[in-house]
Amino acid sequence: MTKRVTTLTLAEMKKNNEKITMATAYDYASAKVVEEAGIDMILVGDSLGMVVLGYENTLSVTLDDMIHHGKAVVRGSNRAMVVIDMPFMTYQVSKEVAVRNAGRAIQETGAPAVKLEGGEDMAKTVKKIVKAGIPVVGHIGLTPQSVGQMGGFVVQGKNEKMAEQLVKDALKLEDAGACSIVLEAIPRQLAQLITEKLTIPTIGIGAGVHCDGQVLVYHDILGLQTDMRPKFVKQYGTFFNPMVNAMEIYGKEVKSGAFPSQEHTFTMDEAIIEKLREKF
Ligand SMILES: Nc1nc(=O)c2c([nH]1)NC[C@@H]1CN(c3ccc(C(=O)N[C@@H](CCC(=O)O)C(=O)O)cc3)CN21
Ligand SMILES: CC(C)C(=O)C(=O)O
Ligand SMILES: [Mg+2]
Repeated sequence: MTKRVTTLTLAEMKKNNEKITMATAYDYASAKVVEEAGIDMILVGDSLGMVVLGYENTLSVTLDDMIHHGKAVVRGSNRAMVVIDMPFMTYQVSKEVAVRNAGRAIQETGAPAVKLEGGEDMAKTVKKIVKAGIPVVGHIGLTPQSVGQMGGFVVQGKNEKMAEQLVKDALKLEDAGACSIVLEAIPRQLAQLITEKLTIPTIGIGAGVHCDGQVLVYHDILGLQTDMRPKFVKQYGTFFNPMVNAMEIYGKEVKSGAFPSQEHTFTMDEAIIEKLREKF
């Protein structure tokens, strides 16, 4: 039994300049892959809605969806710290509702931590959830649940005003007790500044090499089917085509009768089957 990664491990890793690895997973099988690879943290991302459920954005994902998939990921993980994304409209309405829903997410999945999108505006909510005993990961920069306001999935924080706000957002989240912050799609220089100013670890996705850790979507790492391929994605495998090929050969073998051959079947005493033939 290896020791679980915890919020303390993350703080330790930042102190020791050891990079934190994180990948998303959405079910038992994908969690096993991430876990076997020794990745430190597994994010049950609400990107689930897009890469697994086929929605156009993440807004349709419900807390019940996250809990259903989160439970499967927890069953498939062992050492990695599992973080559950709070979906759209489960934490924005009030701090009370946010605490209640964060509580459901960890109580019903067995994961230790939640992640939610927003900076300064969400700091008080983060504080309340942390006060209830639940570790919270922040998420600023490109926040996909605000896709309507951002006018698409576009890089954030390029001008002085927006960049300054993002630094403030990060500091407010740290003050509120967040254990880590995801920085998504912001200039690498800004991510470096934020990472230097914070004592808690930053985890980047499209935010450059100076973050304390990195996160990518499971399907992007492996080269599985997705409708989006953000600029920041590096594919470490190209598994979609080989999967289609295997499926195609299976289909052809069934059509031709080449599958199943005897080795993939069961047999019985011929005398019994003869008796049955006579009877019917
Ligand atoms: N497969 C996948 N990977 C992700 O990282 C991801 C998702 N899906 N879905 C949820 C969010 C959405 N994300 C995205 C999606 C697209 C871009 C993207 O394509 N950005 C463009 C710029 C777009 C523009 O300028 O209009 C880019 O060049 O990176 C970025 C982040 C990140 N998340
Ligand atoms: C891309 C990461 C940070 C995320 O929030 C998700 O997968 O939902
Ligand atoms: Mg998300």
